[in-house]
Amino acid sequence: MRLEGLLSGIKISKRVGTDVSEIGALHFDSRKVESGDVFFAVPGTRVDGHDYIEKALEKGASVIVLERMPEKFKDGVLYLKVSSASEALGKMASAFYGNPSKELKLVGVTGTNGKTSVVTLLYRLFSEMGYASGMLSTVVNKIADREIPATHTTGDALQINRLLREMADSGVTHCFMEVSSHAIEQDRVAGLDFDGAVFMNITHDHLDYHGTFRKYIDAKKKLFDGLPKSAFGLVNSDDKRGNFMLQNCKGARKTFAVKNMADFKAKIVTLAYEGMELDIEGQSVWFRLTGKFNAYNLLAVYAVATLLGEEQDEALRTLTGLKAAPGRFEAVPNQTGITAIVDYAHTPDALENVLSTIEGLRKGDESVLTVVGCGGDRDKTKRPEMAKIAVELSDKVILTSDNPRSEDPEAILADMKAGVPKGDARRVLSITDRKEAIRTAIMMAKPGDVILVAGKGHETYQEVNGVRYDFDDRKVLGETFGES
Ligand SMILES: CC(=O)N[C@H]1[C@@H](OP(=O)(O)OP(=O)(O)OC[C@H]2O[C@@H](n3ccc(=O)[nH]c3=O)[C@H](O)[C@@H]2O)O[C@H](CO)[C@@H](O)[C@@H]1O[C@H](C)C(=O)N[C@@H](C)C(=O)N[C@H](CCC(=O)O)C(=O)O
Ligand SMILES: Nc1ncnc2c1ncn2[C@@H]1O[C@H](COP(=O)(O)OP(=O)(O)OP(=O)(O)O)[C@@H](O)[C@H]1O
Ligand SMILES: N[C@H](CCC[C@H](N)C(=O)O)C(=O)O
Ligand SMILES: [Mg+2]
Repeated sequence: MRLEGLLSGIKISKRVGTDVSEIGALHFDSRKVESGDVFFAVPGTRVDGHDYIEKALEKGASVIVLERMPEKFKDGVLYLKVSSASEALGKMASAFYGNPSKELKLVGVTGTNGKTSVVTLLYRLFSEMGYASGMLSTVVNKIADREIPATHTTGDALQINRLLREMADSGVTHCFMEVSSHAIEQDRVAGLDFDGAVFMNITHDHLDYHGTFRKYIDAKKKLFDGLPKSAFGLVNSDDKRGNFMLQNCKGARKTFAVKNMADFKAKIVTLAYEGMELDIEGQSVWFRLTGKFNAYNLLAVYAVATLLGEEQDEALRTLTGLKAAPGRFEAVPNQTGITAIVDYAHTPDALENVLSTIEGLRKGDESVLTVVGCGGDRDKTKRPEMAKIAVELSDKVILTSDNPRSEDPEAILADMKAGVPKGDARRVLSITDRKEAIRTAIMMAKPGDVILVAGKGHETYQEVNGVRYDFDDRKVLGETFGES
């Protein structure tokens, strides 16, 4: 591959060393470099890629893209100084793979909650409508019917572009991708040519990474600031920050809402566990998803289909047949008369939404039992908030482990317990072992009651000290029901 072809649009402030015309691959991890490759020195959260330039050179890198020039230069190597190595990586990764995002319709979805739900619905909708579609999501990546395991909500720039290239080459015409705030901040999406971007909401999460809520909001806004004129920016105008996201958007500015004025409007007519009836632009339609949060998700999907030029009636008709993404308000069938729901709520807002939905579906004196934990090595400040919400909106709560990662599970539980109001402590149990916690909830429940197991949704593992053990809330519930 010719190096010069990858440099258009990259502002190089200093160029030192030997000119290189041909390069091998691009890498931001020195351990993967081979002879003739380009190494990007990216400052990270744990270490600084500049400290690995020597290692990359030992492995044969012939071009180094960096933010600070070294004191010594190696012969035969080209050093390119840029203001942001991660941004250069994003753009050069796109160019390296022949700008695949220009060859298909690409829509990015951001927001604290609802990204997986929306991209999964979009992928399924467009597939059902006859398009070869692709999806990049937390749960799985899809190239038409082929599944590729997902490691992140949004992969790194090289991974994204490699997958988009495979999509374009295999005839995929539409791709729907989740865009996490980490990905925007780290420029993983810097070189992509979006046809549209969607903002769902922004609530408390990831303050460990962004530092302040303001910085978290600004990170999300960058996605809309970078849209080209030909794209659309679609935002939830019921969210306080919805319109702010569009402030500097050069594309078509579009809104959706349940409460406020918007270009796309929906109203909830009836709610049930099995689904809900929505009034969308004067048409009453029954969907297989439930809860107000899903009204936003369905409306966003309908709006995207419309903005991409699809026939509205056909889109609505097809949407009515679709199911939710795995682990999102997923009922676990059983013979006991207990309603068991697994949901990926891992933020205070998501937990509140799911529990309010259950509250709204309550018929009489049935109890709501919530089993919930919080992940280790993630935002600690959401822990007491999540416990408080669980206690406020449930009759009984069992606090348990999620993915402790490198943290002591007891310490995570202690952080959660700090949010339980004193007078409510007797309604709260603490059982560190998640399996035991789920079993206890089933033992405590009587027919008619509702058990919500929150936090892990589709996950099929529990991560403890770097090891992922098999664990699936849905399986544990199903097996325990089978024993009783
Ligand atoms: C906090 C975070 O986002 N970290 C991501 C980041 O790594 P980092 O900044 O910690 O990297 P680092 O370890 O400090 O290293 C800095 C640089 O030195 C390089 N290096 C390092 C060691 C070495 O020997 N040689 C070398 O070249 C690294 O490759 C890197 O380029 O860049 C890496 C490469 O893209 C990511 O894999 C990594 O994701 C970690 C594993 C992670 O857990 N990320 C989570 C928090 C995340 O991204 N989550 C969001 C979803 C959030 C949501 O729910 O919305 C996601 O999109 O998945
Ligand atoms: N539009 C929404 N608004 C608020 N909460 C939602 C919405 N959609 C889903 N939720 C809740 O948030 C949880 C996570 O939803 P989803 O997986 O779609 O979000 P996500 O943004 O992809 O999350 P992640 O950041 O982990 O990728 C769901 O299980 C549900 O409890
Ligand atoms: N994408 C989310 C996943 C959280 C899922 C939850 N089960 C946990 O482990 O905290 C994050 O990186 O914060
Ligand atoms: Mg997701």
